[in-house]
Amino acid sequence: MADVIRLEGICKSYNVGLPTETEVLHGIDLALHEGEFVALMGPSGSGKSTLLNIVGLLDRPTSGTLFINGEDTTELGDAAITTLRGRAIGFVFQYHYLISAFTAHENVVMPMLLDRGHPDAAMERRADELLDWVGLSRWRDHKATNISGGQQQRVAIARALAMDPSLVLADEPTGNLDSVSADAVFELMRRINRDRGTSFLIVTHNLDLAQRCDRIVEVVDGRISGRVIPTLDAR
Ligand SMILES: Nc1ncnc2c1ncn2[C@@H]1O[C@H](COP(=O)(O)OP(=O)(O)OP(=O)(O)O)[C@@H](O)[C@H]1O
Repeated sequence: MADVIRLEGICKSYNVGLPTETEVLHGIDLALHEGEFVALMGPSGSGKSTLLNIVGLLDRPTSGTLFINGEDTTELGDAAITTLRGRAIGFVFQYHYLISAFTAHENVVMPMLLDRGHPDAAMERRADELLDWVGLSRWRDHKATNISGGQQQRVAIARALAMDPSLVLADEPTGNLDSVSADAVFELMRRINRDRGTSFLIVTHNLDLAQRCDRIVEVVDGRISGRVIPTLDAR
């Protein structure tokens, strides 16, 4: 099975004003296969968000190689990185980052509009399909501020799917939600994964949810721990 992402020896250092740089990721090797649904766990400060930002092409590694859908990203310039990020990767964060003055529908249209530069009927239809998919057709024309936290996160998921990415990266997507909404958002991501084959890499502190993923990867002190944490839902 092809890899949607492959990391080889990824290191990341930050310059925090000390005489030497501080390394927070120390040679990460990791592959995610097409269609996998993987949880990324680990203590606070272990490097999970840093790793997710690198995989999502929001930040560059200090050294090492990142392949996205088999393409080596090391030598890509900023414009190519931006295009690849927009087309191959969807993002869901703990906070939904919807544009509050826009409706649910307009928020889902936005990534397609940014990619193509002008509106068209196809993107309007696709946004409607995606809102239907996440069960929010009724809320299509509601402003993003006028729907519940769980619904906002479902709009954010629909928006993440707008460009039909092969991979969705989610950084504590259920962290702000009550347990019922968290469960619904998690199950929605699971259904998208099963029905559309979209791969997911999900940072979570919630072991119950992580155990419903295909696999749990643990980061400790900037390294993959290698510890096998059993899942309930392994296929
Ligand atoms: N921009 C930055 N500049 C300097 N240090 C940073 C920067 N971003 C992260 N770090 C440091 O890198 C380390 C890893 O941070 P990171 O946010 O990746 O951890 P995390 O595992 O996601 O933590 P949490 O679970 O609390 O979100 C921490 O020591 C953090 O202080």
